[in-house]
Amino acid sequence: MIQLDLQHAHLKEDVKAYQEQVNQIDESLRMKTCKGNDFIGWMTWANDYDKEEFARIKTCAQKIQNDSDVFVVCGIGGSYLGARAAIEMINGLYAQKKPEIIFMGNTFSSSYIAQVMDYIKDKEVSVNVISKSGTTTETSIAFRILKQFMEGKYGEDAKHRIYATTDKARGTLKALADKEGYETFVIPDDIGGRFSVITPVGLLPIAVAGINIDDIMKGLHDGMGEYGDADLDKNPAYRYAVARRILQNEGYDVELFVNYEMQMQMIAEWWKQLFGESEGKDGKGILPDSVCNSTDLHSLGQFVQDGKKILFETNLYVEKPMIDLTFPSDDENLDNMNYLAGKSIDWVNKMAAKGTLQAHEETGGVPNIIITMPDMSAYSFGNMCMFYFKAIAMTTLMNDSNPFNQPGVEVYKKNMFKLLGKE
Ligand SMILES: O=P(O)(O)OC[C@H]1O[C@H](O)[C@H](O)[C@@H](O)[C@@H]1O
Repeated sequence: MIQLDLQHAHLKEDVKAYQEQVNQIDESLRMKTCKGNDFIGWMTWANDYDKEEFARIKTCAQKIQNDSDVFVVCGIGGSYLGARAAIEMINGLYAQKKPEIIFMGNTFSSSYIAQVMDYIKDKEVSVNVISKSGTTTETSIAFRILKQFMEGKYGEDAKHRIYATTDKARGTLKALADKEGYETFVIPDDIGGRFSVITPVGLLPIAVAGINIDDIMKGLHDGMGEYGDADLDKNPAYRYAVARRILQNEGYDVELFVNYEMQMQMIAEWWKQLFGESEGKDGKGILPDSVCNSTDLHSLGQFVQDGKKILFETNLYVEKPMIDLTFPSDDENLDNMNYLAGKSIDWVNKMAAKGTLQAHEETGGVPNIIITMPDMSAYSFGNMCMFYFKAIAMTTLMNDSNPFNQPGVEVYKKNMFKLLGKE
């Protein structure tokens, strides 16, 4: 279970003063009467998910592991970030597992697309094209190139190496997959893209990466209970949601997601979409930004400490590292580092976090929220999803916005389509 510490946030209002509002919003989520009420399938997904399809994900993952050097996952936004975030967090950044997972369909950069195509050309490849709408342009461009490559390489057999994850009935991708005879997986109608890592969108790539997806579902399921109470004393996700609103009332318009693990950087990217698209609308919302420390203490650290007071930090601490190392002793001690000999490097990391917290809080006057997760396991990933889902739903509804749409994203697309000459 995730722990929340608000002691370093120095809130000027009492979180409990919001209990009545939280009760009402919680009720509206449960009764499905809130704004965006047709997109709250994630709340009970850990019970409701299609067990037959879940078994099929595992079977396909095994086939892909056996017959592929590379698994290309083609998608963007919610159809990309969650899977990558989970795989990197759970497996680490240099997992020597087969197949290697590569992401495409997340850019118009021809340089990137060409590099991937060159890298995979002599390897055994399987492809997972993922799009809820089935019409996303980045994904469609990459997938046409991949499809032609796969057909050239495997002929008729290409269709046994292409997996499509999309809406159950609508969209160009669904029609194409049916026509070509691809194995397909369904993105449920009532779960939006940025909540979809817990559906086949995330689960197939995650399973192909050799991660136990039962553990993810168990963490998610336990999270339903752990973050399911309307009582603010019993629900850390709702306390976090309220604390954000209080901090914004105090004038903090930026939330900096802080972590100390390199393999969590994509979690920050996933969180940015989840929070930014959910809350940034109607002229309201907190801008989500992120740093990975101590790396970024040597860049953005200066601004956080001394710059304009526009931000608060939300630290995501991990109690237990994936692997710990002991710092070695050296007879000559030319680098004067022997004072750390025999110490755990994770302990050094934690002391850096502690010292930073003190510096930012006490000297810099920056409010700090602390979220602690036990480890970087599959179970903890599933559990963390429920924590953040509940938090963003509550905090956005407190702003009287719909947490589950993203109307603002369409504006650039319209302009782009006009420039591209799309009918
Ligand atoms: O899954 P897709 O329909 O291809 O959508 C991929 C992404 O693109 C859109 O523009 C939305 O802003 C995102 O919320 C979505 O996750």
